Amino acid sequence: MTAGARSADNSTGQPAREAALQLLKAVLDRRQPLDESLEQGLSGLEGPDRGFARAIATTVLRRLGQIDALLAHCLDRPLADNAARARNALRIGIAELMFMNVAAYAAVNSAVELCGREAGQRRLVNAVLRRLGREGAALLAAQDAARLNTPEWLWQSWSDSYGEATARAIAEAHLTRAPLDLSVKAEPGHWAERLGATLLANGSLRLAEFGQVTALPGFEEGAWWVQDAAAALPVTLFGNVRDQRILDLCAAPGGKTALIAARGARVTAVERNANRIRRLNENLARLGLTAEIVHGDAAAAPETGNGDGFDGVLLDAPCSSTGTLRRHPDVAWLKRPEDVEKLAGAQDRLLRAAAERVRPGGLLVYCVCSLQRREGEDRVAAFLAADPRYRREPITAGELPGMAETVTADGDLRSLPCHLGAEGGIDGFYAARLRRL
Ligand SMILES: C[S@@+](CC[C@H](N)C(=O)[O-])C[C@H]1O[C@@H](n2cnc3c(N)ncnc32)[C@H](O)[C@@H]1O
Repeated sequence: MTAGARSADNSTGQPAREAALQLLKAVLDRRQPLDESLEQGLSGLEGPDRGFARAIATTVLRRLGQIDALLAHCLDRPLADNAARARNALRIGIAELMFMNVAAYAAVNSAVELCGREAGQRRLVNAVLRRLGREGAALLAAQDAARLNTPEWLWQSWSDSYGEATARAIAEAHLTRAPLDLSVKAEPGHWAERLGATLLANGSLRLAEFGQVTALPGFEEGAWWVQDAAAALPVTLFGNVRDQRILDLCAAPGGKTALIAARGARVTAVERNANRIRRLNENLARLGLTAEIVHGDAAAAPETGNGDGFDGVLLDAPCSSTGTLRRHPDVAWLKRPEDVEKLAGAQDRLLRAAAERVRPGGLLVYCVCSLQRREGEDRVAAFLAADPRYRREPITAGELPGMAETVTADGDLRSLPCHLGAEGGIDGFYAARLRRL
């Protein structure tokens, strides 16, 4: 049974619904990322209720545009500003009723309880949800889900960058929960079999259905780590890194550090955020992998011992993360166009600094988990125009077996959530490989 189905046949799970309401408040009212709100938001809940609370919050955020359109359809006038609790209770009720297979009586009654004691608001929540119980299916069928669940500025920027049909395919991919992808230290075939996973062409393992990740075989012994298949690709662009010195900038929580270390390189990993360094250390310790870890600004990264530069530098720059909406639907509602502009400035600064740490003849790989060209193609074009020491080293389709659709005409990597559709999609990533002359 999935976490979302737990309370489908009864009206228990009210603590989980209260927790989901608080999570929505944190994301939509206080603009906190969902991941950062989960630890506090789910504390005090038992295992299945934790899953149910998370499933409700994620479903509301994934379908927010559709849910708010259904709500608007049922209201004569917009809800008052002081009806924030009722609004979120309604969103949760609609999510359960329309998208989570929760029995209608349970979805309606629990939302009425959730909205508070004010009689008028209880009547309103009851009336809206009962009406949607009758008319919701037809209203839903007439909705443009991909468009409604995508903020307008994102829709426009993806249409401008990739064309409208691809923008729609991207938005459609966001409607479905992403599978679980794992990177393995070694023996991918063996672990695919042990886990009942699909082995993707790039060596990542994929599980469509999964429970608690830490309970899966191989977690305790550090055989694998969670990493979207697309996130594993930038490291591949260095080719064989055995015994090379690789500088990994903006490294935590360490998915790429682990991959570089597992492939036999000597890694120096730089990260600015102390809490995230802790996670990086924990992850490497579990995996039995080593790296030199430096706490500090990537723009002031250390040099190699004799100052001759690293064989390779990876810059996984901080970005808007709009390539990860399948896994983090809150990002769609948290990020704004001005964030992208601000991030572009930081990306330029970090790229210039990273370029100083590459030895002549070495490689610089720049990547972001963003669908925005402003953070990807445009940053690399500006860098190459300004630094004559570097040339793009085009990626060939043969280097990324089974993923040729992610290679652009310029020889960059540009994965989209609609790529590898038959296998369950991949995150949106951009990466460019640059050679220092
Ligand atoms: C996209 S995440 C990195 C993901 C990581 N490379 C992985 O594969 O697991 C970006 C990271 O950059 C860090 N960061 C942001 N600005 C930084 C800076 N100026 N110097 C060092 N780290 C920075 C953030 O704290 C965050 O952990």
